[in-house]
Amino acid sequence: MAPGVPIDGNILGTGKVSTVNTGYSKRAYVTFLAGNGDYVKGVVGLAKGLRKVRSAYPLVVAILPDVPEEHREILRSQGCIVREIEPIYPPENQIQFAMAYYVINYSKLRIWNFEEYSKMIYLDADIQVFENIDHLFDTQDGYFYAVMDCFCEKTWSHSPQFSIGYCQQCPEKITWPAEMGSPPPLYFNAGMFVFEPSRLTYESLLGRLQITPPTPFAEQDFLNMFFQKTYKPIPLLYNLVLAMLWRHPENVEVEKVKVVHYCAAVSSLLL
Ligand SMILES: O=c1ccn([C@@H]2O[C@H](COP(=O)(O)OP(=O)(O)O)[C@@H](O)[C@H]2O)c(=O)[nH]1
Ligand SMILES: OC[C@H]1O[C@H](O[C@@H]2[C@@H](O)[C@H](O)[C@@H](O)[C@H](O)[C@@H]2O)[C@H](O)[C@@H](O)[C@H]1O
Repeated sequence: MAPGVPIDGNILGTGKVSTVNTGYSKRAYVTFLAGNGDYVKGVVGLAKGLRKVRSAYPLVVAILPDVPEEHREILRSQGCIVREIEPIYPPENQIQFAMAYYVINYSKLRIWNFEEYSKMIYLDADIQVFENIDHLFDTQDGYFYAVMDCFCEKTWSHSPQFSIGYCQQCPEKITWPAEMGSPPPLYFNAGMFVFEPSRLTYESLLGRLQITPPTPFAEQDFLNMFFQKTYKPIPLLYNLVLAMLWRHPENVEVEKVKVVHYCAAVSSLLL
């Protein structure tokens, strides 16, 4: 991360550097932080990781009001841009989320309102970046880029996929039975994605949320529904969900992995 890097390097006669916006300042990484627990350590790790791989872009942290001032200070000292957002809750429901705390993850949707940025890369706080991925900012506009998820963890035990042992990571292993209709559309993990903030999209997201019954994977399910038509899968080296190592090792080229997502439920390590 190099805040203040001259945009196009023009040195004016006065010795001042022009900072004509050629896109540099309209791009940023963004993560989400809620509560006063250990996730702040993940965000610090993310900030350090992005600096270590010499990313040219800043890290914005969208924080809920319950993040203590001490944690906000730590993030600022790491060069993060701290932005407080209001929580977003789904409509009243009796749903049982795959993890009870997933209900707060709907607040992630506020990042679509960061319209001072033209392109952002969202990263969960339990993600680490080991190689520079700035080139993803140059992906074609108009699409939603993310890595395909895996349905084999116990967290998916509520799903028809899990019940028949189907996973999009190995569709040839168990073919989707015709009597269950068409196979589920490609489904991404919402811990990392490339998107374009826009007021219009933001308002459309919030409007749609109010009429969409919540589902077990909360905002991840919702985003998959919303972006189904513009979703473009990117290689899993950009978001290696740890479970892939033991669920689909044949799909993992470890030496090529750039981003690791430490979201494994420890129990699944034992299954
Ligand atoms: O108490 C919490 C729960 C979640 N998060 C944020 O929400 C993201 C998604 O939650 P989690 O990583 O637990 O989801 P997973 O990918 O592990 O299912 C985290 O990475 C954090 O960025 C947070 O800040 N505080
Ligand atoms: O609120 C829902 C969350 O859903 C996702 O995590 C899941 C998903 O990856 C499952 O497929 C795994 O089985 C599970 O372990 C893992 O926690 C996102 O990573 C997270 O950012 C957030 O959207």
